[in-house]
Parts: sequence; C-alpha cells; structure tokens
Amino acid sequence: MTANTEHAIEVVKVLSEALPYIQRFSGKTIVIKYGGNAMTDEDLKASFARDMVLMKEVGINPVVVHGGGPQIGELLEKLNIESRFVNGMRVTDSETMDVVEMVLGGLVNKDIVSLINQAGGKAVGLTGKDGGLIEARKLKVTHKTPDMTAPEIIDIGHVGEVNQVCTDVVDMLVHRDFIPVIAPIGVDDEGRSYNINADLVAGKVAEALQAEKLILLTNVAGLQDKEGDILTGLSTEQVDALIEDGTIYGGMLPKIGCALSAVKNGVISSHIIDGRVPHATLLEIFTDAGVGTQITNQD
Ligand SMILES: Nc1ncnc2c1ncn2[C@@H]1O[C@H](COP(=O)(O)OP(=O)(O)O)[C@@H](O)[C@H]1O
Ligand SMILES: CC(=O)N[C@@H](CCC(=O)OP(=O)(O)O)C(=O)O
Repeated sequence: MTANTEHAIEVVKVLSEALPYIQRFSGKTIVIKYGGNAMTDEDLKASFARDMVLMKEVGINPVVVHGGGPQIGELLEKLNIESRFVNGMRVTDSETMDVVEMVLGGLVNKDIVSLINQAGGKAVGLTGKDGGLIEARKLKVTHKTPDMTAPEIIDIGHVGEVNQVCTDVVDMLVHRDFIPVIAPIGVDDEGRSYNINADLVAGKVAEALQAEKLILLTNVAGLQDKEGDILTGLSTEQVDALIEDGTIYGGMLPKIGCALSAVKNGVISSHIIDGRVPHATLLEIFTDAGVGTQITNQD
C-alpha cells in the first residue's frame, strides 16, 4: 500500500461525517498556522501536507502560514548565539535576524512546500517580502513583572508587527489552484526585514483574506485552565482575566491575541488545536464536535 492510500483510508475513517462540511466550506479560504512545535516528526509533517492537499481537492482553499521557533533555536544554538524571549517574542539582533530569515524563508518553508508537492499538491513558498505581501513596522514592546510598579518599554530589535497585508500574490496563487505557504517575515518601506511571530502573521493574513477559519496548530490540546482542562468559547473579558492571573503566558499570548483579533475583524472562527494529533485540521473542519479551543466573535 502506498503512503497516499494509507492516508486515504485513515482520512475516510476521520471523515465519515464530512459531507455537509465539504459543501459548507467549498470555495472558502481557511488559514492554517503550522507551529514549529508541531513539526518535529517527519510522518506528522507528511500527514499535514497530505491533509492540505485533500482540502484543496474537495474545493477548500488552504493558505498555510508557518512558524519554526524551535528550528531557529536549534541553529542559533549551533552558532552559539543566545536566544531570549520577551512576552513570547524572540529578541532579534541583526545576527539573529539573518538566522531567522535563513531558517524560516529557507529550510522550513521549502520543507513544507516540498512535502505538499510530494503529496500531489501545488505549493508555492513565500515570505512576506514576495509580492509585497506583508508590510511590517517595528513592534513596540512593554514589559512588566509583578515586582515592577510600572511597565517599561524595551527594544527587542528586528521584531515586527504587521502593518498591512497585500493579498494580491496570494489571491493569484489561490485562483490558479496553488497552495500558498507563507514564512512570517515582513519588510518595511525602507527594505528592513522583520521577524514576526507566526501567529500574528496568520491572524492578519486571515483577516485580510476574510477567511472562514483561522486554525492555529500547536503543541497543546488547546487553551487550558490551571487544571489542564481545555477552555472553549471564551469572551475577551474572560481571556483578559486569564492573562492577568497568569493562566495564559508565553507563546500562548500572541496566539490568543490574534485568535480574538481575527474574529473581531471578519473571520468566522479561530481555533487553537493540537498539531501533534494526526489529521487535527481535518478533525476540526469536518466533524461535528471539532477539536481544541474555538473562539468566535461574541460582541
Ligand atoms: N493557558 C495555556 N494553555 C495552553 N498552553 C499554554 C497556556 N499558557 C501558555 N501556554 C504555553 O503556550 C505554548 C504554545 O505556544 P508556542 O510554544 O509559542 O507554540 P507554537 O510554536 O505552536 O506557536 C504551550 O506549549 C504552553 O507551554
Ligand atoms: C518575533 C518572534 O518570536 N518570531 C518567531 C517566528 C517563528 C515563530 O513564530 O514560530 P513558532 O510559531 O513555531 O513559535 C521566532 O523567532 O521564533
């Protein structure tokens, strides 16, 4: 049996209730953020790639935005360059920026493109520089620890936020049945490169495309409370309280922020789901129960 046949059999089991969802989402765009922490296993990566192809084959338009934090960390370690994070963002000096660009725009991006192509799809890799896709500006970061009376503003180097997304190149690719695979690097009007958290890019791309769903694949089963139970259907106020009491911290901060922003700006639902589970994306899209944490606009 070939890998594709085995995959098809697994998928048919997963998708026994899929038909209404295939009809509902046909022609719609779904932005999938593939986090670096969910990329460790070769089989899982290949399975992710096949799931993207399957979505395309049933008429849905997947747009992939990927991370690669652990992969950047590995190369920085080999090069003896120290990694430090503030509010879930990597402090990025010029030397680190070069590594970020090499790992995200090169290794990780081309790996995913190649896996999708091997699975029978037509993927095209882009960074935010291609076709002026992601216009960035320097991110201003404030930081406060419990022992500080007021927050301080700190400079974390070439870290950006999304100023504007120009979807022309993505629209063109989707229209011609390609699967765009986007690395989270932006550029400002003076040509400076920025390292942008991949969740933020995925959120803004989903907003600009007015996507049906934003799906964030990560290495936890969803947003958890202090007991480890999965939380779903949260309001902005509930999320703020969970940040205040420390339940949401680190890499979950940008994730939840962009999930909320996306649904406030026209995306129908955001999802934080476990990318370590085979076919997690399909389980979310094509089953009644879905998986992980779902966020919709409650205003
Ligand atoms: N309330 C929470 N629920 C689940 N995970 C959380 C929570 N708060 C913080 N985290 C952390 O966020 C991590 C996911 O973010 P991150 O490591 O940046 O993942 P990714 O590489 O997929 O973007 C989890 O592994 C966990 O350590
Ligand atoms: C500013 C910032 O932190 N950028 C991230 C970009 C990659 C990323 O977001 O990757 P994951 O989704 O795998 O965490 C970084 O340097 O790690």
